[in-house]
Amino acid sequence: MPTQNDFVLSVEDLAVSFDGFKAVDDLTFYVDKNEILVIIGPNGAGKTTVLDLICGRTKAIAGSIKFHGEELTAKTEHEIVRAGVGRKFQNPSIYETLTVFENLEISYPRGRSVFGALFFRTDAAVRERIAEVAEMIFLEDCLSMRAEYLSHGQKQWLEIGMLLIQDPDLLMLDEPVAGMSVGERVKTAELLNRIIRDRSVLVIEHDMKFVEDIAHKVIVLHQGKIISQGAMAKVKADPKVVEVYLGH
Ligand SMILES: Nc1ncnc2c1ncn2[C@@H]1O[C@H](COP(=O)(O)OP(=O)(O)OP(=O)(O)O)[C@@H](O)[C@H]1O
Repeated sequence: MPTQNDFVLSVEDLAVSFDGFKAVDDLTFYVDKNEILVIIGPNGAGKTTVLDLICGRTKAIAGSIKFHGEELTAKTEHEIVRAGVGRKFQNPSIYETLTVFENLEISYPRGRSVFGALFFRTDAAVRERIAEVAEMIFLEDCLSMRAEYLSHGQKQWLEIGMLLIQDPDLLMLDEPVAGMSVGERVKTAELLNRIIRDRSVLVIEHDMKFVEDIAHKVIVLHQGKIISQGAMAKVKADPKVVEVYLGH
């Protein structure tokens, strides 16, 4: 019998308020292994706040967030990253003057020892992992290119690569295709499908065509609460969703 602990992520009864305003209210949802879960909803619905709560940037006032059965709400942001949760923000935070290779190398986890960090060298295992990730993010032919010369979409993929190199079990992406060309969106959908072969992905997105392409499950947030969830086809036809979001 599967239990709640079989989920990669279990969010239960989660709440946070800012100056008395409940930005997230009594929120419960689960993310399965190999699943792409997309959170949609109007501006101010609480989507970004949910990611902030999961990665420890914002502290909950109630509820629990379990990652592989382990409670995250009491952990620091660093501990949550080390536990295996990676998050990409909207604006890429790559090093523009470094090459693609160097950006990936700098993100490679160096172990906990001080010596590991100081005397880190590019050995075969690191190079192999960088090559693997570069291929996954469509940048295998750009390894020696400085990141500033990449297209907007390639920069977004590089940042995803910088998270993948740390091998997170859960990857959270905030509007990954914003500003991308149609071709880049198609490739990003392919990238997410590659990523979830070994992990789970939680995405916030406003581009409904992209959501239809990638989502296994959709959650619709409105005023900090879930108003609808399930397959995109079902959610899209839900009158409540049309009223507060899709009809606008
Ligand atoms: N640190 C904070 N302090 C005070 N209020 C906040 C804070 N973070 C978010 N809020 C408020 O909480 C509500 C939810 O914001 P949030 O950014 O999570 O919405 P969102 O669904 O991500 O919106 P968008 O689609 O515009 O990004 C908003 O009313 C916002 O102003």
